[in-house]
Amino acid sequence: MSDVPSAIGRVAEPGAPRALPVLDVADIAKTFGGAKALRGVSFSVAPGEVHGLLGKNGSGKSTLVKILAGFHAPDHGGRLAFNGEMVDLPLKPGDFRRLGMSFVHQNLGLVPSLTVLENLRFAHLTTARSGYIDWRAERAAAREALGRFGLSIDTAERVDRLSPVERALLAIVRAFEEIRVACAATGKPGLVLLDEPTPFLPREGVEKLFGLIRSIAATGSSVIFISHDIDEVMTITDRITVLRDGALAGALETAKATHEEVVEMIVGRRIARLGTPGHQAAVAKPAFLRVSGVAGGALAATDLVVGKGEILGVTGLIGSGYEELPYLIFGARPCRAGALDFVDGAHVPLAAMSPKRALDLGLALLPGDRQGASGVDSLPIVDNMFLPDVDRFFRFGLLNRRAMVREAFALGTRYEVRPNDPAMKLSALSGGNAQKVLIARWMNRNPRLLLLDEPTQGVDVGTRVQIFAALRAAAAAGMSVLCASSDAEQLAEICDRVLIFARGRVCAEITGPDLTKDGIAEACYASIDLTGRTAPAAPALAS
Ligand SMILES: Nc1ncnc2c1ncn2[C@@H]1O[C@H](COP(=O)(O)OP(=O)(O)OP(=O)(O)O)[C@@H](O)[C@H]1O
Repeated sequence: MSDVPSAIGRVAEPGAPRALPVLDVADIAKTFGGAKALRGVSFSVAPGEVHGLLGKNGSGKSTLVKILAGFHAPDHGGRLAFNGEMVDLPLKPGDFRRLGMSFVHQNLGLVPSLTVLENLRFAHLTTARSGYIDWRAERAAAREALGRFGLSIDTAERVDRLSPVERALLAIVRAFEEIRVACAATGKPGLVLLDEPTPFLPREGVEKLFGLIRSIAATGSSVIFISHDIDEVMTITDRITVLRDGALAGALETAKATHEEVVEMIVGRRIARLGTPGHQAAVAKPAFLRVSGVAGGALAATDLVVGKGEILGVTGLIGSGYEELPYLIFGARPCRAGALDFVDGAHVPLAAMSPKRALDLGLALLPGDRQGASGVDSLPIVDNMFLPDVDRFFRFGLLNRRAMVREAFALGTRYEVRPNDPAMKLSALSGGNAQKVLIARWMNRNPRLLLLDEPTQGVDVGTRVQIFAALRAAAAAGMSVLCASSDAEQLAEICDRVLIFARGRVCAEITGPDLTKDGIAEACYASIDLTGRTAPAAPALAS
């Protein structure tokens, strides 16, 4: 690369790109009300570079992305150059497309009521000069785009009928396609911004995504990758920029940095990883709940036992059925067969299970789909925290709102919700802080069994440790936990035992010294033999 200074004339920081940057921003600031979300951030992205943008929940990453998308106007004084061209701020809606930027936002930005085809070709269809649409050609183009990335989603399917994984992959393919088309038109590199694209993706989906990212970078276009998964960031990025409290905390060349250095730059202090729990002791815990013959969705007649005070992990490859288990047990999705037997003698056929019954039995469910099924974006934090047990705050027919707010503030302090303002709408919180509110809601009810689906998606590395510690403390006090997750590191850190699923059944059980991130990942892959068939199911679990 030639030694070309940054387009806006700043002195390049050590390790900064020497070729003309694709993106070069300086002094970007943003204030919401009185609160500063960004405080004069500057950084640049080289052509063909995969650039990690990291920081704790609420550090300003999404705000920066939304400024580049023209969604937020920055405060006065910031500068932006794209491929050497100075661009006026604020960007106008749609400017990003002309420049050659595309985005995958945390909420994916798809229109649920439209089809895969309409979502994929949205930009093309809405900007086409002619009023005539050749649907046959559009279908062919959409199939070709999906096929280029090895996907075979039905183009006529409505997006709200796709699985979360398919939705995430569709949004990512759309962003990559937009760049491909824009670059062909301008002859210049483009930029794809991926704002936490991986929480919904199981391991093989992440590997597919990394393949796509590498192929885009190989054409000279650049990628900004935002994630809380440090291992993923270390795997896929060339350089890393870290934000802390809206300001630049530092920049690193990935190949020269260690995991610990990156974490320290994010958090601002050294934090120790949690050790593995006492696996041997945990296996001996007495049974709290026996699940027999649960069948529904991709799950086929599965038996398992959850111990009292046990944290049981369930995982597997895409479509193996483990991800359905929390919803089936909670009565949130229809079951074909199966029953629950509790330690106190209660017997509940799953066909008769409903969320109301589950709550009465002392169960709680934290769904993975934060925006769709878990929280209500338009309601304040306080209401989101106490939606399931608002009755508790009624006295003589009157709602004691002041007590609710007081308790919400105390919970927000315990779970480090930032900003800790119970009156603030959930939608104004960063993604990770919204997840903390929802975790606080269910932990605060002190359930007998807490069912979790990807509990720490979007949660930063420091808070993750706190949530794990809170889960362990609750389990030590007798709460049972069933955690469905594709995050092997998370399972290894918190679980006493992990069940691996394949083709709708339990095919392996991991405990003791094998309960490591690599051990879990290997067991997932070992569940498929070389002919692509899944391994036979393991014998029934002992209680
Ligand atoms: N529309 C808004 N109104 C008020 N405050 C906002 C709004 N959007 C963001 N903020 C605030 O700006 C700060 C930065 O939020 P941002 O979403 O950029 O964080 P983030 O780094 O992307 O976090 P996360 O990792 O949790 O997604 C937070 O304090 C957030 O509450």
